[in-house]
Amino acid sequence: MIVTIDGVAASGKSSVASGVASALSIPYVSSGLLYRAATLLALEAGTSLSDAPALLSLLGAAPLRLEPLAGGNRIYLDTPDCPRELTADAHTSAVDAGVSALAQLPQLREWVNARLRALTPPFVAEGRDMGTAVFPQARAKFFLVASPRVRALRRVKERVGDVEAVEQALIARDEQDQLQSHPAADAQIIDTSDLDLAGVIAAVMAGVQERA
Ligand SMILES: Nc1ncnc2c1ncn2[C@@H]1O[C@H](COP(=O)(O)OP(=O)(O)OP(=O)(O)O)[C@@H](O)[C@H]1O
Ligand SMILES: Nc1ccn([C@H]2C[C@H](O)[C@@H](COP(=O)(O)O)O2)c(=O)n1
Repeated sequence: MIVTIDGVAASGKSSVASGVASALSIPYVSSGLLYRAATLLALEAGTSLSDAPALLSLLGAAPLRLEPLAGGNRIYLDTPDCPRELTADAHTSAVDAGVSALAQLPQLREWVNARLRALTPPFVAEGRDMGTAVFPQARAKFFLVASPRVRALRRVKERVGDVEAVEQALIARDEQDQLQSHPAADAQIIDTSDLDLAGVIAAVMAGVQERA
């Protein structure tokens, strides 16, 4: 079984996917974390975020390991002499600002998608295009939305920042990501603006049960 949870930036995908995965006792996979880790390594190496051959060469030499833990995905760079967890560094405003450029490259999307399709079900997969491009065969598909202001207010609770600036950054990222961020025809769209996290998880679980 594969459940997909897609949605716009900071709509609650990771938190909801984690809750649903825990309720189903299966792992969840954050596709965004792979894009973020690739962006982080590129920024640190000074590699252009629009140079696909250089990026693939960089990633080909990087022993990345994604741990799809139900409580929260973690990603590691298993360099023999200096293993390192990248998860926190992959969730900074610098990576936020650059990741959409990298994610627009078809070769990088295929690099991510190949890693995702190599996983063995059951799992919950969250991102932008899990229910459309990556796992169109998924049994249950969901697409989360929320107003930019609500998303910004939630984001500044976890990362200090100015709500106005965060809201504008989210709107900009939505526009940059829109090519791959649209609900599958058979996805249930959930507006989380007026729902707490438990309420969204319950709505997804109800949808999963309906499709069981
Ligand atoms: N329905 C909700 N009510 C209140 N807070 C929420 C809700 N959903 C998520 N949050 C909180 O909003 C913040 C962003 O959620 P989360 O990181 O899961 O979003 P995301 O879509 O995965 O973000 P990104 O696109 O940046 O990966 C987190 O602090 C999370 O706990
Ligand atoms: N399936 C995906 C997942 C993510 N992206 C891009 C778009 C986002 O700006 C960025 C980070 O994702 P997030 O951690 O915010 O969910 O990666 C994508 O294009 N496709």
